[in-house]
Amino acid sequence: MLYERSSKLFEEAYKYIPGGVNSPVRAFKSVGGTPLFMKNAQGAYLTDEDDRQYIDYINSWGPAILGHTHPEVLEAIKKQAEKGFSYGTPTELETEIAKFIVENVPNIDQIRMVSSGTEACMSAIRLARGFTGREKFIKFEGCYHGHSDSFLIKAGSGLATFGNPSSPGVTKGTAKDTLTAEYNNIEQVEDLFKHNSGEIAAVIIEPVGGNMGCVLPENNFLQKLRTLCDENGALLIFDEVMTGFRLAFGGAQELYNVNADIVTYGKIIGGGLPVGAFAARNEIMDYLAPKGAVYQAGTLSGNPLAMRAGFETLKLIKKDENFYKNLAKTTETLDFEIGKILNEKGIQHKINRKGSMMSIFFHISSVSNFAEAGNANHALFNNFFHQLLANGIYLPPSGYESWFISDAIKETEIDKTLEAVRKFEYFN
Ligand SMILES: Cc1ncc(COP(=O)(O)O)c(CN[C@@H](CN)CCC(=O)O)c1O
Repeated sequence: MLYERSSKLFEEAYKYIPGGVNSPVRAFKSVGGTPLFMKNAQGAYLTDEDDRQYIDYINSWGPAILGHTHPEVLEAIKKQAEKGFSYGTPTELETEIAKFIVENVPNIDQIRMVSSGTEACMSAIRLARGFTGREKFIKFEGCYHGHSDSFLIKAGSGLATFGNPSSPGVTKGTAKDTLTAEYNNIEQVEDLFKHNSGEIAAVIIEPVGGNMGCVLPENNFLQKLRTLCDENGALLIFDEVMTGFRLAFGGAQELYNVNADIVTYGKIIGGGLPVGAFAARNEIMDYLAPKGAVYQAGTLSGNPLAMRAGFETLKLIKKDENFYKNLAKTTETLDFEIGKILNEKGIQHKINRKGSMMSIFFHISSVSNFAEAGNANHALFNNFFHQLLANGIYLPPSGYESWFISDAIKETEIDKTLEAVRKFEYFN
């Protein structure tokens, strides 16, 4: 039976871990079926507990941009581990990686390390509130900034009303300070600023959406947000947890030539170990404890092992002047070739792509926001997911997730992926 050992392990896990997983998306609820338990990850490949190999298009949701277990990163982590795991004191290594990032990313002077993207984004909101003295902020439907209360809000009915909690346990008091707008809808953002004049601390956005599937900013949307924030005294926060060091070394700020006021990071800057970060110019970061009054802290923030994994990953990327060109080329090839096969099969679809991020939406001609992503045929995506999985191709288990292409995906892996797509049997 396919996935036999994973099925047994899932049953066991279910007894001790809520839903059998430590993060919901891994449970395959969106695509159905039993989540696969992996036991090894090397380069472009995952190996499951039934010793089946998969070409990995998740790459731990972004961190493994070099491919899994890069030998030089592995060696560096081993050496670092011999010096201890965590000191709870400042270390020179933290300054080295902070300096390296500050020198390579536009428009930031200081960076604070944390242990997850959620921590980075929630701290960025607190910092923006502390800096502006305002309480409300705008987020966009379909953008995910981690699971802190103020982000788990869905749009209220009508723009002027407040958001509603999208999860039990989030209070109405929290929800009233989170305003939501539709991605790519600048008029709604203008309205929110008009209805909440002088009260909005920040606008936070995924500069390229990755949590509603891959959705791109259109018609200079990011530049227009920059202008609106300047006109209204609000800070623009780019959540680059996914896009940071993925779309370009300077992230979406560099790629779209739009400067945010605060930028958040995660995933790649930890190289697979737990790291998040947020960064800004001195004027803003000086508000942060212990220099300023905005409190934020973390036991394992700047942890030497995680810093070493992230630093080595970033240096390896930086050293390869063709890194992003090659990644984008691989992704473009997958886009065009998969698109050709789906067209030959007569399957209407839209592939959104930027750099090494892409998503396939079925039975729809364009996807520019969360509602349109929801109108795609997700049952067909789920069918596509499972048929590819059975043929050794591991896609993100949801039509609302971006694929993450790694540098370990080469011609062989592209050919195997296209072979699996050719075998896809589509029933109308
Ligand atoms: C743009 C963006 N901002 C913040 C976060 C939260 O980061 P974490 O707290 O999961 O490290 C994320 C986390 N991304 C999801 C994948 N869509 C992580 C996977 C999961 O939740 O298990 C993100 O994509």
